[in-house]
Amino acid sequence: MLLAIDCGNTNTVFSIWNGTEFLCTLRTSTHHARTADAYFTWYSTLVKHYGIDVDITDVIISSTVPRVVFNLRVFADRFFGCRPLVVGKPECDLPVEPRVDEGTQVGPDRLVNAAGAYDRHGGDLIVVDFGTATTFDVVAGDGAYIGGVIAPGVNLSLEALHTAAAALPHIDVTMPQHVIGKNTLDCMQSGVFWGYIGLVNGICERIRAEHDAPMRIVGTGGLAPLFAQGDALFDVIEDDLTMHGLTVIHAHNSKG
Ligand SMILES: Nc1ncnc2c1ncn2[C@@H]1O[C@H](COP(=O)(O)OP(=O)(O)OP(=O)(O)O)[C@@H](O)[C@H]1O
Ligand SMILES: CC(C)(CO)[C@@H](O)C(=O)NCCC(=O)O
Ligand SMILES: [K+]
Repeated sequence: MLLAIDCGNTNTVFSIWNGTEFLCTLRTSTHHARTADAYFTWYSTLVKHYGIDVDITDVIISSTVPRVVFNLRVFADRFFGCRPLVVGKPECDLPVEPRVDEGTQVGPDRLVNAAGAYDRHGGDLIVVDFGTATTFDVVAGDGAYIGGVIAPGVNLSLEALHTAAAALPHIDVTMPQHVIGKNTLDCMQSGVFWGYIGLVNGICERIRAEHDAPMRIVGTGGLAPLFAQGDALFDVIEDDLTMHGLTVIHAHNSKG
């Protein structure tokens, strides 16, 4: 069985793949100081809680935080006796090479999203991922990651308002009933909610104008369903896209 690890700047997600389906998905906050032993204590407690019969033979890691990779490597080695495949390292082959500026370090999560979305939908795609950042990953007709857009994440924008303006509270994003807010909370929610709807629509429209073929849009990340309530932003929403991409890259590297 494969343990797929997606380490973002805010959260780290572990999923166990038995070759057919994900048996479970575990989420923790990302901390570079977490040791291999701490990962295992957390992991084994939850696996036991869910009563899953697991036999991990392989580990694949995508990490947007370089510092956590060391402890995750030790975790894989010590507890599963395996050398993990780390997306973005030379020994990890991608199904299709990215076409970006020489020397550019593309976030591994974006490469993984591109591989997962291409496997499910074929080429000419825009993947919109609402994580710590809101990213747009453009997938060419042949499946290559060919670039995209990095915008501030929704929760980051809300946090920035709260941090910079003394009278603005900390709030969570929801879909407001109206655009014109009658109180501070509604005004902030409107700015962020309708602001991101405009951002996603505007950027996708411009990407489409720059691309040479019709494109479909795949939404992913925790907040994608919320924003889809406000407008028909996506052709499809997939909450497991990054995890699926990790299984695709693992399978590609296991061939032959
Ligand atoms: N209605 C909601 N309001 C606020 N937050 C939400 C809502 N629905 C989901 N979320 C948040 O979305 C997040 C899940 O998003 P996702 O895993 O895509 O990104 P992340 O973990 O925040 O970012 P990264 O992957 O960069 O670490 C969770 O932190 C969850 O709390
Ligand atoms: C943009 C984020 C933070 C999104 O998780 C991550 O993909 C990243 O750190 N990227 C590095 C730069 C790039 O992707 O071009
Ligand atoms: K993510």
